[in-house]
Amino acid sequence: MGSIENGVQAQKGVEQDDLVMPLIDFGAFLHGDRPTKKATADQILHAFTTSGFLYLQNHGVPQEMVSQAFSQSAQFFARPQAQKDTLGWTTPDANRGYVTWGREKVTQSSDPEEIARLRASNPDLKESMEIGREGVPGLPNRWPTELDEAGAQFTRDMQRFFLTLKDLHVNVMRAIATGMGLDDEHFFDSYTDAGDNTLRLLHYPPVKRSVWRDNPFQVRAGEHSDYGSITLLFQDHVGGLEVKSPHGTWVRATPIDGTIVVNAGDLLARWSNDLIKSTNHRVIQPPPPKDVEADNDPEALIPARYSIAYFCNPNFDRLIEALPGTWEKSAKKYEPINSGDYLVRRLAATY
Ligand SMILES: O=C(O)CCC(=O)C(=O)O
Ligand SMILES: [Fe+2]
Repeated sequence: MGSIENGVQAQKGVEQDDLVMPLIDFGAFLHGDRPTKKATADQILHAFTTSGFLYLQNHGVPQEMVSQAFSQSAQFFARPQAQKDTLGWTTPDANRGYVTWGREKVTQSSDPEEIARLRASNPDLKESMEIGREGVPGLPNRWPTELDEAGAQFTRDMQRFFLTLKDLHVNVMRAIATGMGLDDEHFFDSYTDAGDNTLRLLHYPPVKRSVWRDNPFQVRAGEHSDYGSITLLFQDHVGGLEVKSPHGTWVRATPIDGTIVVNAGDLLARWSNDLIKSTNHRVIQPPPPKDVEADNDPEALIPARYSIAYFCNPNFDRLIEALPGTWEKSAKKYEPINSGDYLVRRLAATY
């Protein structure tokens, strides 16, 4: 058992204010015998149906690949602004390309006036690069391949990373199927094989401490839930991700080395007739440094933060309606909906 600091136990994940984000050994699902697989899948489903968040270790994504993706991401964002702007994000249907400062305002609101007001008053302090499935007619990725050799390397590495994470999505959905007792572990395979997912590189630039002192509402990413089935999130050591507890308090999802934070999105909640929870989260400044004097210096910089989110979705051409076992004793809460339509509609509201 590890030591406890800020609610984090090295072996256990995070537990605070009745929000439990367990640390789960996914190797036990991937390689275990039948009872071990089932027990692990049950833990995963339990996390998804309570906090909606968990940490996954032994997930099978090689650490070198993750480190390389972070370094490629940092190099990409360090490019001249004009270069990044040539690769700009265009439309919600495409959802590919570079998203500049202040462009996206994630929020729970669907009222355009309110979103416009929020965007103007507390813009998210971030830039991002969105990468979608390759080979979709009319929706090319905005690769930096033509810029230089580093750009070409970026493209190759991100293509490989995308496909590795696609496999992990398939496997996590198999764990969910097993946890739910659906008669076939492969129940979701025909919903995950296309890989209609989005790989998002995120860069939160350094900011002066005074920015938060002068505006307590400032955020790196505003409170929101994710839209799709699940999100696989890699974070660096900086911290700042927070998840809302059942009591409405914010709990830090403190980075744990070698793990991926996995959370359920709105479409999976809907698909499961709300058995699975899509929980609000946000990114603010990291915890203050131990050195209090530095904390008092308004000119002191809060370090940059990098994270990588892989947003997984059911194949865009699939119809999503209440899963077997989630509605028979009550009722279906939602109309069937096409996966792609749902996601484009949600994206259109935030850009
Ligand atoms: O940067 C992070 O840690 C989280 C980002 C996030 O929640 C999102 O982009 O949906
Ligand atoms: Fe998110």
